[in-house]
Amino acid sequence: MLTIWARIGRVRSLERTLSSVVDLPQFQDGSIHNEPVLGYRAGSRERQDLIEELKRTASVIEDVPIVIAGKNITEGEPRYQVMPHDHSKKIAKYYYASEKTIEKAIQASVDAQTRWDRTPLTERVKIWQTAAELMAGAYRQSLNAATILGQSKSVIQAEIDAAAELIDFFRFNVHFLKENSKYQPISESPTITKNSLRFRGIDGFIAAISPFNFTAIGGNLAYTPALMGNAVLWKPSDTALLSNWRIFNIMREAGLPDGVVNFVPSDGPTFGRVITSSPYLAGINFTGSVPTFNWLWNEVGKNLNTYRNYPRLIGECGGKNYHFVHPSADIQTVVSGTIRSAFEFCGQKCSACSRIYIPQSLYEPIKTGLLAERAKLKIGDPADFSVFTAAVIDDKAFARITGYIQRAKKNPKNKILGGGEFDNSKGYFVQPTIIETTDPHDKLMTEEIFGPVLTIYVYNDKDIDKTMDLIGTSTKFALTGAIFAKDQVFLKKAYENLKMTAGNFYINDKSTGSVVGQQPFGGGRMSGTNDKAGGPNYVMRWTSPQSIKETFVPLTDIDYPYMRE
Ligand SMILES: NC(=O)c1ccc[n+]([C@@H]2O[C@H](COP(=O)([O-])OP(=O)(O)OC[C@H]3O[C@@H](n4cnc5c(N)ncnc54)[C@H](O)[C@@H]3O)[C@@H](O)[C@H]2O)c1
Ligand SMILES: N[C@@H](CCC=O)C(=O)O
Repeated sequence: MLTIWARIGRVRSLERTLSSVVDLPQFQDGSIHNEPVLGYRAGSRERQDLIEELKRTASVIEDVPIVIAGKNITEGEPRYQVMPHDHSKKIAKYYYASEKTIEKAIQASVDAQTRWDRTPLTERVKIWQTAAELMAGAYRQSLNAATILGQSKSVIQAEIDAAAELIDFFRFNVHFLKENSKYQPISESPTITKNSLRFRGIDGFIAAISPFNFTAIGGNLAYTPALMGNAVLWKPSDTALLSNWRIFNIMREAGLPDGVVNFVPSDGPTFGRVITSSPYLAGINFTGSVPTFNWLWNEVGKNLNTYRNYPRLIGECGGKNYHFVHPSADIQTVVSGTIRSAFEFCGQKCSACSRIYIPQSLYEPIKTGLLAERAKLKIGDPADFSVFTAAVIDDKAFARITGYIQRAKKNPKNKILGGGEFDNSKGYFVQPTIIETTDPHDKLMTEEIFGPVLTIYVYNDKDIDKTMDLIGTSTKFALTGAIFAKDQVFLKKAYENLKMTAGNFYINDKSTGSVVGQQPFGGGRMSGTNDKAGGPNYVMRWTSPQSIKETFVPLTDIDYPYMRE
């Protein structure tokens, strides 16, 4: 067999005349842990700090400008973020960027990208590590307070989002970047030829478009592409503005140069139109609803011939998440898990359970349990430590959710078992609502409501297979799902039969509460592109890797050896 050198017509006796220019960082450390979730028990330090920070945040209307290349811009009519549970109270004053200003932000990002991409990875990583320490320490309660008051999250829901998950995203993405960069291609004889792979950003800009419901998601959408060498236009949600602004400022303090991430609050469709019309669009990092993502994808399709890169389209969208109960299930596990999944943060987690299939044989005890637990839930001001959940995010959400409840009240196939009341006089309050339906194809069982509404479909025990089929066929979503059973034969069967119905699948556990690094998150079908935020592959979506082959020995022959034999 010919050696590689004979194959390429180069002989080993030739002298090495050049040395490597490739200088990639060698990361050694490999261990990583999740940020602990603090307990907020009476008398604890964190509880006292949070109370003070809540008072401070509630006492001012914070001015939030547009920021492009480090310069503050305030233009047009001011707008206000209000507290959803007390909508007469304003907490932030902000402005919508005009088309021209969005175009300026695009130019600033494109200019910054080349410089930023040349900043050594080791320096970039230090900024992310510094930011994570600031988030875990000095700014933890400022992030939590903005999330509690601005997005109406209870104390624990803010802590798992704006503190723990956000910090985890920053630490784990650095960890995954280091781990992934340990792979280098094979070099058969490295003194003669060396192969390397380096991570580059993508030239152009990335548009990060974030939802209201998770502060951490905003941070991840904007800053993971930045970590990988990209420049970003971050369009936060109007209803998560203050918490997102606080992340932006922490990153500045941690040392992120101006222009790498530009903070661009704007009208959604205006922003969408301007970014998809720019030839420099290199990617969209979106989390939100299916209609918005579909609109963006269509716009990109229309403009495809005008781009310099194929824009990467990452979209994590909605769900119609299920709990499926087998006759062998543990009743208390089903009840507790379902109440938490369906009603924590008013069912406004993309992973929230909103349909449950219960066998006739377990219906009475499960129904009794659900109604008893529902009746105990305290709904009110999220700054009150005894509150389970607060208000839904805004007037549009209130109208959408209560529309489903009102239609259900008029439909004889549906019966309201608990809740069903709502009141928006002070805040956008919708009581946790449990409905029983006899129609597994009712809108309540197939459409994303994104509110505190749980619908029960009771199946005849003998129809279990037929009922399981409904999970994947009655809706276009496939985000999260959970099965509850002790029967191992059923569990194995469901594990296979339900494979395509959820990107995050739970066995004897609720459908919410994924943790970065433990349950990488994302769904299939119309629930999104399933790029698994919080997993090792996510960072790789934001690099355009370059393969480099360096040859240190001159090529002297044009002919191959066999030609001379
Ligand atoms: N799969 C996931 O990981 C995940 C996580 C969180 C939320 N979600 C989903 O997000 C949705 C709730 O969030 P939301 O109400 O903020 O969603 P949304 O689609 O209304 O808004 C998301 C973002 O898109 C912006 N936007 C709206 N129209 C736009 C347009 N034409 N062009 C560009 N941007 C536009 C909004 O201003 C906002 O910043 C739910 O469907 C939920 O399931 C999914
Ligand atoms: N990661 C969260 C959901 C994020 C979407 O809203 C969960 O698993 O509950």
